[in-house]
Amino acid sequence: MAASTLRIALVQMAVGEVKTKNVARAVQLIKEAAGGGAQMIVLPECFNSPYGTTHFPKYAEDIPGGESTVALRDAAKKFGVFVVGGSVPERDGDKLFNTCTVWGPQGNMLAKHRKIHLFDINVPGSIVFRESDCLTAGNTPTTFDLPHCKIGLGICYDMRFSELANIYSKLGCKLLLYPGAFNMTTGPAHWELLQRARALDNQVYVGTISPARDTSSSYIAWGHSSMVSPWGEVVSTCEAEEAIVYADLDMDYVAKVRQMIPVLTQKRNDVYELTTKT
Ligand SMILES: NC(=O)CC(=O)C(=O)O
Repeated sequence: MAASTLRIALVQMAVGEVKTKNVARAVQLIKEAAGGGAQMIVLPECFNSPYGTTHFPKYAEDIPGGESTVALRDAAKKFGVFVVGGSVPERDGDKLFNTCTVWGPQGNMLAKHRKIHLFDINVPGSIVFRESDCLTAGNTPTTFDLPHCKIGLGICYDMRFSELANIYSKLGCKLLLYPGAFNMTTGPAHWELLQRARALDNQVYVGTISPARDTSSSYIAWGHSSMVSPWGEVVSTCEAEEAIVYADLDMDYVAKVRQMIPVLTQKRNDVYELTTKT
């Protein structure tokens, strides 16, 4: 494989009620994906806990130090891969966050992203959800570097905010990752559309990573973990059940798309400008 190519695995894992089983399953799937040649393995949002405000306090842990992130650290080191740990509910003092950690092959923590945009929605007759009832929002965009490229992180609802993706592209990211758990209302309507929009606007690869669908759960995840190219095409995907989605990302292709349609260098910063505050 060329040095500019990154083999990534998006792990759409089944998440149940028992935290230790969820963590063990994540480690098993990391092992399987590493065996499939993946250099970076990404887990879904809330991989150690069912998704829901009643569950978050019960499953929350300190980061680092809690059992879930220790397991990710050890798995990254044991299998010699980069691990993007979807998210877990994080406890910090009396606050809870929805947090993603990233681990390098030496077991070093490369990044920690706290979900910036909390999922507070009301679609009458379909779904009401208020993460802010129990979670606190993060305030910081998060990037980390692989030998292949810079990567920007968002969690689920963060994908709806184009400004965050624009900032990542401005910072030089060529891949954006969104562990996420859309549902049976917003999933079919918006999941792929948003992912392709973020990819096309910023001429980056965009990966989404969902838990597998569990129809017995109070919050039913849409699934369909996918990778979209900088041209806006879905290059790898799956349906709703547990799956590992592999994709070989070609960083030369990112440069090629940006050269053919150079929107990133044609921005009119004399007319408008995007800035970060943290
Ligand atoms: N669960 C989320 O954070 C977001 C989501 O389901 C949606 O935006 O739709």
